[in-house]
Order: sequence, then structure tokens, then C-alpha cells
Amino acid sequence: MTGERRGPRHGQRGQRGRRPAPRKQGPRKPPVHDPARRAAFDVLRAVSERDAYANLALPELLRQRRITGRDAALATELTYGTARATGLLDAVLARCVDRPLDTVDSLARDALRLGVYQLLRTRIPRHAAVASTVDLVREDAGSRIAGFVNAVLRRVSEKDERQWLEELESDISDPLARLALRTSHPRWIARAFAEALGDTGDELRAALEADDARPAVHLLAKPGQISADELAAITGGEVAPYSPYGVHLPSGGGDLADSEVLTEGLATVQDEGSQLVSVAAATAPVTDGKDERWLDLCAGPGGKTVVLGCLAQVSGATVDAVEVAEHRARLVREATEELPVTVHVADGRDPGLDAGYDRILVDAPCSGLGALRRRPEARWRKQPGDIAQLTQLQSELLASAYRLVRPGGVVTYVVCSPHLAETEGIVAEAARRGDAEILDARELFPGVPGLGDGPYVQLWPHRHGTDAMFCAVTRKR
Ligand SMILES: C[S@@+](CC[C@H](N)C(=O)[O-])C[C@H]1O[C@@H](n2cnc3c(N)ncnc32)[C@H](O)[C@@H]1O
Repeated sequence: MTGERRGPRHGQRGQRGRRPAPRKQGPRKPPVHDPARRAAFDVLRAVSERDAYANLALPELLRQRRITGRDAALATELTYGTARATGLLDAVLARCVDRPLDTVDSLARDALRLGVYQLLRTRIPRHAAVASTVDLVREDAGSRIAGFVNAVLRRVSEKDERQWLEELESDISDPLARLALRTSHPRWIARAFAEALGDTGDELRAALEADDARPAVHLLAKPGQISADELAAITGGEVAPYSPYGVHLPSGGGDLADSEVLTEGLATVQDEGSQLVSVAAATAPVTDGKDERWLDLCAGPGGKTVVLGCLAQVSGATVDAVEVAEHRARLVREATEELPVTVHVADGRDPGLDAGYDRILVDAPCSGLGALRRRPEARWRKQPGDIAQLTQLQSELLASAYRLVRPGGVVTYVVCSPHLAETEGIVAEAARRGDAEILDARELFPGVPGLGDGPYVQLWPHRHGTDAMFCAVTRKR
């Protein structure tokens, strides 16, 4: 992470009363007077220069610099908002810069995006949005680039978001591309959502808008260790509407890192959708015999393994957790200490375990298109070509699960994506091979509305307030 600037204070005497050394020539490094924007800008730079993840880099930087309260809230809004809205911000900038945007210096481009976001999507007064952004550029890159950024932002500030959208949309004849622009999504992702919803109108708009909003923080009250009621009372949150183990924190729920229920291991942060699919995997009815050996075939970092492990402990079962990446397997081990879980570092396509499992969860590696609201910059990094590579692996992992499960045992296939190639496409192929019968997964989501015609379950942010998790429950013939 870019270091915090801590220049010597003017007039301050050095140690042992010596006069401070004369200032060297070079860029001036003033003390940070705008910690929120400085933090947002440094994280956006890390995202574009070092492929950092904003949702990991920002909390770390806020902690390092001890930025809290209103400054932390502003830094979060500016970082995540700018990262999510990049497509729209760049479309506006392309109208105001007289050369292709990708030839603009990357520091200037990041600053411009931050400035345009403030101008179009916040209530920050125009002059403050422009001046504060220009100050950041001057500190880091000098007056010439600052002058360029100033000139461009002044052009942007001549119109508000509505006027810019009208101007941009007047040149776009494709309704899906217009909606994608308005809701800050690449068109191919908007199309994938439309295909999964079977809708290109109001519902698609609602889905894309919900995907462009910051999600609430959900907690898992670990089954058998604390109840959702108790956890809600301790954290000031609300019991979740659907998961029996879920709690929703109020927005701006604060920094949870030091929260006792988390440090004591009674609860963990987990989207309610992930909780629901884990419970479905643990409770889908097996036939013809016992229900003691469970397998989590793609376990890292262990969120769902924790739910499986807790429920296995209650019912007297054991869980084998397979993860191909050593560092992620370590996270599973740490998350499941004291649960009846054994972690194996292995390739799930051939993990070298004895067959005969009673139930298996395949939470396959996927595009993550269902969790874009949690990873602000992700939508602009992903490419349509990513999907084809993943579907091959997803099919192979599911085929492996059918080799490992016993007849009458259940295999639950989950991805955090609504893309049909990763969801129904994979399960339908397995069904065609005759590996399994497909059960009606909706029965394992009691009280959850808006689940359509089945047999699969697709959760959605706009319908359920969860990530867009897909869940298919199948039974080996
Ligand atoms: C969607 S994540 C699983 C999330 C996890 N179940 C949880 O709830 O925390 C998919 C995981 O599969 C792992 N993975 C990828 N290829 C694999 C393979 N061939 N065998 C086993 N695990 C694999 C990835 O490293 C990643 O940790």
C-alpha cells in the first residue's frame, strides 16, 4: 500500500536541539489534510497499478492510518463508488478529454475518475470536488498534470449526472447497453443477468441497480454455538429474514475486527445467501441409509465448511474438506478448529479419498458475477472469455462428486453467479449423463419468496438482499 506521507513539520527542531536540515529540492510533501480523499486515491492507485482488491486494501489502509468515523465513511464511499462506476465515469471523461482515455497518464486517470464520481454521484459541492482532487494530483505529480485534471473536471462539472446520461444515451440505440451504462455494468454482464432472469425490463433494472448498491454486512451465528437472537442482541443487528443463523448489521455497522463475538469464534461474517445454500447442502434428504460422511469439495477459505462443520457436529457426522490451494486450505483449518472437519490439500477432480460419501457440497470456482457488489472493481476486470475456462473445471468437479457419493446420497452444486453457463448448463449436462436425479431445491429454502419455477434456486440481491447464489440439489441414482 502506498505509504502515508509524514513530512517534517515546518519550524520543528530536530533531535538534540539541532536545526532541521535544509529542505531538499523536489516534490513538496505536505501533511495529510484530507485523509479521506487521500485514502480513496491511494487505494484506487493500488487497484489500477498493482491489481489490488479495493475491499481488502481499503480496510487495511484505514487501520494503518487510524482513519475512523466520518473520514472512514467518506473514504469508503469514494473508493467503492468510484471503482464500481468506472464505466460511466470513463464514458463521461471520454467526452471531455481530447485524446483516447487509455493514453492519459494512469495517475491522472484515477484522479479524474475520483473527481467525476464526486461531481456526479455525491453531494460534495462542485468547487470542493474539483479543488480537492487537483490538490491530490499536485501533491503526487506536480502542477502540470494538476492543471490538466483541473481543466477536465471543470468541463465535467458543467453538467450533472442526469444531463450527462441523456447526452451519452442519445448516441446508444441498444436498450441493454443504455441500461448497462446507467447502472455501471459492462454490457455482457447485464446480458448474463437478463438471460438468467428472463427479463430485459423492470426486473433487470432492479437487479442491476441492487448490484450497484453497497450491501449490508451479514453475520453467521455459528449453529450450536450462539443463536441468531443472541447475536442480534449483542451486535445491535436484526435477525435475518431467511437464514435461521443469520443477522443483518445496520448499514455503517462499524469495524467488526475487534468485536468479541467474532474474536471468540461464535460468529463470522457471511452473506445470508451463502448460509442458505450451506444449510440446504447439509439438510437435503439422502435415501437408503446413513448420513455420516460429508465432503466439501472446494472448501477454501472455509465459509461454508464452517456451517457444514457446525451442523455435522450437532448431527454426529464428520466432514472432509478439500482445497487445492495450500494457503486457502490453511484458512479452512483455522476456521474449523474444534469442529469435526479434516482438511485435505488436493485437487477435487481426483482428491484420492475413499468413495461412499453421504452428502457432498461442490461450491465450485466461478466468475463471481453474483457478488459484484462486494468487489467494487471486479466487474471491470472480468471478461466474457473467463466463463468458458471455468465451466470446464466446474463440470469436472461435479463429475468427480458423483464418483465419490454413494447411490442415494446428495450432491449440492453451488456457484456465486447467475450466469446460465455456470449454473443450469453444468447441472443439466450432468443430468444428461445420467449421473443424478435433480431435486426441487426450493423445498430446502423454506419461507424464501421469489424462487420461480424450480427445480433450481437462484437468489438475487434485489429479491432477497443476498448475493446472487445459485444452488442445485441432486441425488445420485
Ligand atoms: C467459490 S470458492 C469456495 C468458497 C468456499 N466454499 C467458502 O464458502 O468459503 C472455490 C474454491 O475452490 C478452489 N479450487 C479451485 N480449483 C479447485 C480444484 N480443482 N479442486 C479443489 N478446489 C479447487 C479455489 O481455490 C477456491 O478456494
